[in-house]
Amino acid sequence: MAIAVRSAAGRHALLPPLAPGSSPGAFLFHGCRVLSQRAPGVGPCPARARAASSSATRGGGYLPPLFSVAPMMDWTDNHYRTLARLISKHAWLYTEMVVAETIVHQQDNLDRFLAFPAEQHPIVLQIGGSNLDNLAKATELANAYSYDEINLNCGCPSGRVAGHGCFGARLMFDPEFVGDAMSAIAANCNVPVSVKCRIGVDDCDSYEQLCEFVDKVISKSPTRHFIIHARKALLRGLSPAENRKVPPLKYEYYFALLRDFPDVQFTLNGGITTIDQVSASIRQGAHRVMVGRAAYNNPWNMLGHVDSEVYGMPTRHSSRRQILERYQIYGDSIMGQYGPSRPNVRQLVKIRILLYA
Ligand SMILES: Cc1cc2nc3c(=O)[nH]c(=O)nc-3n(C[C@H](O)[C@H](O)[C@H](O)COP(=O)(O)O)c2cc1C
Repeated sequence: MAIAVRSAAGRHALLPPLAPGSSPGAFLFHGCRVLSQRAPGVGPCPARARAASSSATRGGGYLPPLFSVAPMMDWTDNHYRTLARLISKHAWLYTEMVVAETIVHQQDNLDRFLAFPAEQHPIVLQIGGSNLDNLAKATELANAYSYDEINLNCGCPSGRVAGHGCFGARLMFDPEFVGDAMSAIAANCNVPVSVKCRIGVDDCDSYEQLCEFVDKVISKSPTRHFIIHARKALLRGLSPAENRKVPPLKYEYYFALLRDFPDVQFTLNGGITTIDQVSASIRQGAHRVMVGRAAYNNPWNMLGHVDSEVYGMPTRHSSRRQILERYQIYGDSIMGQYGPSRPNVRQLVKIRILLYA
């Protein structure tokens, strides 16, 4: 029997039945016991209890996407997003991170970094940076491109970003700054703003510290949406790729946040590899889900089911061949647009191969 779930858009999404023996209170996901709204084991956050009354009116009514494709450097570029949109009409697409300084210093060349075909809506721009003036200016410049949300990267552990660059995951050490940054970003755009972060960084990894981070950001800015990559980041000794598989996933932090910040929207990210796992996580209480690698490596099997399974919309009607034919029209139209080999055939074809992975 299928279960009807009311989505944020007010529609009913049909989800597969619960696995035998599972209950709505808890389920096994990648071997981790995922805790639902009551989140036993993660006690209520004291900082949150203090702030609860003051934040009760901050709702704002914005409902972020039920399903989104994660920002991924060198992967979720215009080409991939075009292909993704041909497969799913409703998934939200996040751009690769664009560094604020790049936007500010490339003011005469912004289309190369920020332009996208209108069909890619709903689309979110992810910005990276740690300089308030540049974040503000970059947002102001990006605002002209009509993204649907602006997101700040507080989760990237790469040495280039969190080390030399001093931003990405490192920003989680300084919630005060992130609050100011989000305030500056929000003041320079007319769309909702969000933060993508880890559940912690290095030894700063308790649930209380995560709550303090969220609490500080919402108290200093209009941010009401956090994407929670449910692993902590280790800034020393692990590569970015290892940082996506070595630290254990702790989904219980996500569910505890849902409990402790009812007026804030949280998206769950990390380790979801199939459409069934997307459905299961929503059925078990996740409000919103973001998928990265699986949406890139296997777009047909992941994105091809999102519209029906998550949004309750009619099943896709296009075949892979038809999607490729439409992608070819896009490829022909864009080839060489930014110079003799920008983009080139190799970059365009790389994405096509994914359809048959
Ligand atoms: C190649 C690659 C590049 C990534 N680049 C970014 C990025 O630019 N910004 C960001 O916030 N996360 C980035 N991530 C992390 C993803 O957004 C996501 O949080 C992570 O892959 C976990 O989700 P998954 O298990 O569904 O893949 C990247 C991940 C990969 C694999």
